[in-house]
Amino acid sequence: MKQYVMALDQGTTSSRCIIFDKQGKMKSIAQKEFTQIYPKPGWVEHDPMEIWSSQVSVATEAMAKLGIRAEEIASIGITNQRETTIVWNKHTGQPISNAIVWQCRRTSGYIEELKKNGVETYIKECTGLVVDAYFSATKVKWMLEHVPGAREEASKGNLLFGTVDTWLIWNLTKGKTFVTDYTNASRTMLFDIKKLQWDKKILGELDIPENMLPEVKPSSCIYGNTDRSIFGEEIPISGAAGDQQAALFGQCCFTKGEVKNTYGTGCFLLMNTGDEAIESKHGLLTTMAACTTNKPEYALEGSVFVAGAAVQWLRDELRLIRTAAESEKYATQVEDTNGVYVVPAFAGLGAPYWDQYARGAIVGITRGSNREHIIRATLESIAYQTYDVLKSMENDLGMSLKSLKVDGGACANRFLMQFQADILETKVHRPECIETTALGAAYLAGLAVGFWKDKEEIKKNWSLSETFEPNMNGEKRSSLIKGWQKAIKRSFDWEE
Ligand SMILES: Nc1ncnc2c1ncn2[C@@H]1O[C@H](COP(=O)(O)OP(=O)(O)O)[C@@H](O)[C@H]1O
Ligand SMILES: O=P(O)(O)OC[C@H](O)CO
Repeated sequence: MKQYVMALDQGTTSSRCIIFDKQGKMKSIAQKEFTQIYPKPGWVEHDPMEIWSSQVSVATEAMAKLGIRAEEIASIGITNQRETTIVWNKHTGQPISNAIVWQCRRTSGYIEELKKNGVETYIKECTGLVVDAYFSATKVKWMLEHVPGAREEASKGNLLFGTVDTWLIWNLTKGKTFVTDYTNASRTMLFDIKKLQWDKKILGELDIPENMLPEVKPSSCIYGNTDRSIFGEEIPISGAAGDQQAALFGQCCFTKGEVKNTYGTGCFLLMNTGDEAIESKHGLLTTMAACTTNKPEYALEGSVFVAGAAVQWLRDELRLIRTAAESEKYATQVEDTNGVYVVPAFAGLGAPYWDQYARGAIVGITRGSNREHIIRATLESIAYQTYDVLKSMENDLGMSLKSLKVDGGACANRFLMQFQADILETKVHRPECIETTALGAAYLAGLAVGFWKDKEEIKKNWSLSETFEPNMNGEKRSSLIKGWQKAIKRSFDWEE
């Protein structure tokens, strides 16, 4: 009897493998950080081979820690940093260059061209996305135009493009399976989210050959089996979803109106909107939710580019803290930020502002500003950015949200969660398992092979760890938010 499902969670800064049992309990975890490559200001790359090798090594390690063999694993679910773009040669399996990461701003110029060419409205209606360098489309074009010989190889049909899920599945199956799922496809800016097909007009506009693109399938179905040489036995790969959609699923937000916010490298607020692709009037994205059938499901998303990454910046660049967890200790040593605001617009601003040229700012500094104030202001900026996207969502829907489910690494920070509840004036629910992204991928994989019967069975596994109740005086709250709104404007349109 197979007792486990394995989730491969390929994030922006680390590759993780978590093995879950039927109750959704983590039985084993292994994690490995990998190299972040910054060739120029605003550029971010990963080595696809390191993504692949780190992912296999954590999977093997997690199995060894639990003392299990491949035969005991019912299936594998893949979840991944989205939009990050890999192009490789289908005969040799060699990537033609480093992966261009979702945070990379190098293709901002192409975005200006698309806007000039008057296709912005068409792209938004077709893909649900705001036209931005964040998504894969212009990254593929960049590779075809800048990697020597790439255009010619592509026209001969020798190149494949994939997001990280596709790259991992292709390697796990030794080149037998070239697929992606709806959620990842919906982040490329090449996929028509209503017709569920690659869009020929956008492909033509960007001069991307359609034969480079993978087949698109639901997020829960058997894609193929791992090659025997990898884990000693074949294991079905039966779940795949972008990490934010996987987290929505892992939080059991199965019905229309349910919302979660994931605090990882960035911060991503998603609401399940059921079978309705709601078009935002307030700077949010329409994206696909993980679905278990051919019937599409949608979500509204507020994407904040820098959240936990700002805490890493405090640690690695400013060297104000030694560990991310220490940020909580320092933040609570002062009563407030003494008027300091940090705006972590390191990679421009995502929702709801979509300013490719915004850059980070620290404002309100006086002679009395100290380390604790800056640390606290950095944590608070995560909550303010979430406030901005949540207000946009409420404005789109004409209703106010009563509570928010949270997950991701930075939601371990109790100061941040309390401040979040205070600023939103909303209850914040943190579940027992904050590794919801991996859990969602495991659920998608397990459902496809009958490890779990249905969503009702899965829902019983969700359990609450803590609720943070709003507890801030309204006047103080309004004045803090007003200060944030002033601060963020100072970061706009900085880079020429
Ligand atoms: N206690 C903490 N307080 C604040 N931030 C934290 C804390 N623990 C982790 N983080 C931040 O959370 C992020 C890691 O979360 P994770 O969900 O693993 O992200 P990802 O999947 O994007 O790699 C890092 O950016 C880290 O700085
Ligand atoms: O790696 P994460 O968890 O920060 O997620 C990155 C997002 O998928 C980018 O869209």
